Amino acid sequence: MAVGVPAVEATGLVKRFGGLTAVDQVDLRVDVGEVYGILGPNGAGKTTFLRMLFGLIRPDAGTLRVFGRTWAEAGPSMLDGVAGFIESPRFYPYLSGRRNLNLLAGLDGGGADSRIDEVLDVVDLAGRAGDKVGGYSFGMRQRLGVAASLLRDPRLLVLDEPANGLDPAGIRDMRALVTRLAAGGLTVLLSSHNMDEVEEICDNVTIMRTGRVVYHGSIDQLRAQAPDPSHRLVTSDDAQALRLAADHPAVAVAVSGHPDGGLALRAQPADADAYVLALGQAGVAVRALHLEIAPLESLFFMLTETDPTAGRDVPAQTPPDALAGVTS
Ligand SMILES: Nc1ncnc2c1ncn2[C@@H]1O[C@H](COP(=O)(O)OP(=O)(O)OP(=O)(O)O)[C@@H](O)[C@H]1O
Repeated sequence: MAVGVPAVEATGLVKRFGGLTAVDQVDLRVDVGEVYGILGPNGAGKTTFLRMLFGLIRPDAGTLRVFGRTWAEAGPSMLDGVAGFIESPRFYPYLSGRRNLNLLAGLDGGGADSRIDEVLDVVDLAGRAGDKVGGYSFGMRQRLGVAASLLRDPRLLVLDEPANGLDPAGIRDMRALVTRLAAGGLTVLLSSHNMDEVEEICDNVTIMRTGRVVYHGSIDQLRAQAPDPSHRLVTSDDAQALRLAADHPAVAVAVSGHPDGGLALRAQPADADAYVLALGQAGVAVRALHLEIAPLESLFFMLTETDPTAGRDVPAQTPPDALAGVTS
């Protein structure tokens, strides 16, 4: 159990926009030194939470502490040691990356100017620092946004969907950057709607749906609670494959809803192996076996898919009983 003052601590946080409760009784704790993910589909309330954290909007109820201090106690100095951006960072496109950082460093003061080379290096933009930002790729602009944040030498870096809109190479670079920064001791709080991203780089996660927390816990706990992987199986004789599944209680096989037919196979890898070998021994050829939904992704959908008939005020869908750490 972590000790000490948390980087971020929210208790019973609420934000309403008219009749809509965008953040509803959210409790969350980010300890110093961790990479923490707020995960949720569109409209879950992630950005609203981060906007409250940056003091851009005020909560209607609850408490939000950053390094132990609330806005009421500390005013804007609550954000001392905090940097980051909401949605996408903005720069002057007709100026170079370096010149943009110069201007920002001038606003920040405190010797930030002397850190420009260092932060450009950290985000892998040293070689392109003299080029106009208008010619940067989206990923380069996101990385320049991180560089601008690092100029402030933060203790907490807050990133809103940092990989959003990036191509696979940009996503890889952004993930590597966050991992490097975290390894250097920086606390990172990021929002995402992508389970893969959160799984890869975060230690702990809060999953939100329509403003409410539906899961709190470590990625390891989440992995342990995820359902069996789901595969699409195509065989030379699906009817026989279905009959043989009855001898393998650890696998669940059903006719798939896939437009090209085939079977849906849900099982742990070792059980799926045993079943596939049995198919071969029975003369049923396996023509294709694809992982359709990774276990964590499947859990994410279970936790966050909205009942289309439900309004926002309906309590969160009850998650599987086995999910420790789940809140509703
Ligand atoms: N300024 C606002 N006025 C009215 N409603 C708002 C405002 N900001 C957010 N909302 C609503 O609050 C809910 C949560 O929005 P928010 O942007 O926090 O979600 P999100 O999880 O960040 O989703 P996304 O990934 O789509 O940005 C949404 O229903 C959104 O329409």
